[in-house]
Amino acid sequence: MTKVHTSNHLPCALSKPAGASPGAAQEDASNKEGSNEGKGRVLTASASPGVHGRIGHNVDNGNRVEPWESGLEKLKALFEHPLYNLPRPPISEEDVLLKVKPKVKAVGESSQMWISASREDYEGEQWNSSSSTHPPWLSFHLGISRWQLYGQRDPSVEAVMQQLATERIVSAVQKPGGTQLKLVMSYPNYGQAMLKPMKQERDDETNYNLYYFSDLERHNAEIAAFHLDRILGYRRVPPVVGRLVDVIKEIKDITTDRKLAKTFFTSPVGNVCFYGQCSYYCSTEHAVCGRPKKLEVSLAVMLPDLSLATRRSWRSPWRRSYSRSKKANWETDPNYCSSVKQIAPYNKGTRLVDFMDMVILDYLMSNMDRHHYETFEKFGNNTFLLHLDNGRGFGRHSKDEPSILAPLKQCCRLRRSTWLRLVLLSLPQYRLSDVVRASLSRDPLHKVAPLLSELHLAALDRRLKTVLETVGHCRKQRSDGGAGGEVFFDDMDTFSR
Ligand SMILES: Nc1ncnc2c1ncn2[C@@H]1O[C@H](COP(=O)(O)OP(=O)(O)OP(=O)(O)O)[C@@H](O)[C@H]1O
Ligand SMILES: [Mn+2]
Repeated sequence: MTKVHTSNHLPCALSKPAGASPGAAQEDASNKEGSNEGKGRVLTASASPGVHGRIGHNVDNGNRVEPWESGLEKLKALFEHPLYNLPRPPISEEDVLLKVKPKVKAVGESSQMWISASREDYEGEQWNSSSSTHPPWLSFHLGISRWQLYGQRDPSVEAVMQQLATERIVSAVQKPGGTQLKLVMSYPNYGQAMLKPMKQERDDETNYNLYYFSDLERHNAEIAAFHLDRILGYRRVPPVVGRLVDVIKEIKDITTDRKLAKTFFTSPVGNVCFYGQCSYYCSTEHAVCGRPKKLEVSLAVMLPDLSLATRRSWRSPWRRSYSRSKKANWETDPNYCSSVKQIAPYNKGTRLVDFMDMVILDYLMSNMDRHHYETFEKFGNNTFLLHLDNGRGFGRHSKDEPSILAPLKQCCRLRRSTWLRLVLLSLPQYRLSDVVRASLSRDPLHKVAPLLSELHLAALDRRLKTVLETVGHCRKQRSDGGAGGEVFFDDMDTFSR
């Protein structure tokens, strides 16, 4: 019994409940699906059911273990896999977005000031020179590099999410720009988050007669996209967390935004609603309502202010027409990709394969709204793509949208490391739906209801299969002598870029 408590066995016992369950058949299945590493541990865990908190408690009571609980072990194994811990190029000063510079003016002070790579600085905000005194959002900003928004094991990610989910909100104002209502929330330590409210029931499928550009954004899509992006090994979505906010205490009472404050009202059934000001869907008919005051929202960590880190917005070459009647060139020209490949920045470096990574993310969640993407200007063309604005994903689970995969089909080009991770996620021991379900179970809103229904999770596995088949066709085509060069972009031999 005491042995089970050693750190070696703890992770297993925490997240491998099937092995501890009374059903032998279930235990077998779990072993088959488990990694080699996990197999030995299952027995140890089963020797002492009930010693490890919640899961043990479930087993003791003979309750069925929730599927998301058993997925946590898979998720852990996935993130420990070498494909999620590829060596990175050494990080030089040019590869870091922001850095700390000792404060020059003050004499005898040990405080430091945040400055960007450019000459601007955070308006006089100061922190102690020790990084342990940095608020989590600042540590997160500091960790942004040329290659990714955060490291696989960066503790500031969990810390900043925890903060956004639990700390007091001191201000809420509307974020100007964009088409739908968004708020910028501020926290006592100067942290900020972008809020998107729940506008429809989580399981409402997007109406078939709606065009992609008319769909309402989904707060759970923003949350799920962050988890999915991290599970795909990209780390290009800013951390997003769910929260139940009190629309009176945490928005209306504290907002300094008069225009926003004016739009609050009580609905006929007594719920508190507001609609704000924006170019679409900001009217009484499209109000966002609490129950009666509690509203589900997504909170995305704000990226560094544009004055510190400018971003460049790129129009997607495979942008949709945003018209009911017009078709875009890529929909009619079979050689569209060859022309894109000749144009900067798609003609060099990793831009084309980074774009394909984004296409796969979008196909999996069925996001048709990726009209633009952004990069940090400091890093020029040689950098990752930010996957912002994922609110139009996860609208339909019963239908897949093949046109989202058009770039991959037309170009037949993909990072080898991405391919290998996708294969991994198609295996039972790392099954995409299982790890996404488990990952989402950690979000605070999971206790209200699962953030993605089982139908959406099943769609992920189905779509992953289609992605793998598409790449399979590409490989076959090329091996049959088709033109176009290698399918895989080799990022495994050297450093993972
Ligand atoms: N986490 C973030 N931190 C800072 N800025 C962000 C963040 N997420 C998004 N933005 C910026 O805010 C803008 C609007 O956000 P978003 O695209 O999600 O809203 P939207 O209403 O869907 O806009 P649009 O209708 O133009 O697509 C984005 O173009 C982006 O530049
Ligand atoms: Mn949008």
